[in-house]
Amino acid sequence: MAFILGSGSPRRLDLLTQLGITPDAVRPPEIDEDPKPGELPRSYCARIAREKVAAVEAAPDDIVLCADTTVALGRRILGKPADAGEAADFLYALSGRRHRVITAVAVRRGDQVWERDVVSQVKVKRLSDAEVNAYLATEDWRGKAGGYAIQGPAGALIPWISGSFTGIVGLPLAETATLLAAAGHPKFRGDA
Ligand SMILES: Cc1cn([C@H]2C[C@H](O)[C@@H](COP(=O)(O)OP(=O)(O)OP(=O)(O)O)O2)c(=O)[nH]c1=O
Repeated sequence: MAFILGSGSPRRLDLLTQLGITPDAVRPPEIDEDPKPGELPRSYCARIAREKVAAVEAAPDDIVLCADTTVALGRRILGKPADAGEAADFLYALSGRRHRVITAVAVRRGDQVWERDVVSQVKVKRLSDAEVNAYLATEDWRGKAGGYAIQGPAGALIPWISGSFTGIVGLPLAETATLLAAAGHPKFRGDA
């Protein structure tokens, strides 16, 4: 059995390390991440995690783990900003309100797939222009869903969350451990 992380996200690799797991291979999947017309954030996120895990090449006994993190403002999906202008739009949209961060995790072994999604709530303080500009200047928004990362300087802009901190960062650890146990990962079988 090899354990394969199907993700190019350094956050997910770090979070797995927190569980004491080092993947035998890292294989980021290539899939189309565009939402379908009218698709709601939670079903979108679960679909993308499933598509990612189906796209990773693995031997029948290997365990593959993929995840997707989606920032949802009501029915609106905020993806990764293309540039600083879009990141600014996202930050102003999130300013002074609560939004949801969904992370869906999918684990596959052979033909079997186990999946979970975790929905957290995040409140962003009311942001001044100076705060938005200072945050954009950190460049930490790049490659992050919704245009921020709670584990970086944006932590100063987030007074309240409810749910799973590790889920917001990109991999909810309690649920991930449960899925890996279900798939028979030796670390979580309970007899290790
Ligand atoms: C909201 C939020 C997102 N993120 C990151 C986690 C994910 O890397 C990214 C969401 O994009 P994803 O599409 O979930 O993941 P990815 O493209 O980075 O990696 P891969 O598909 O190969 O697994 O946003 C944070 O790091 N902190 C946060 O607070």
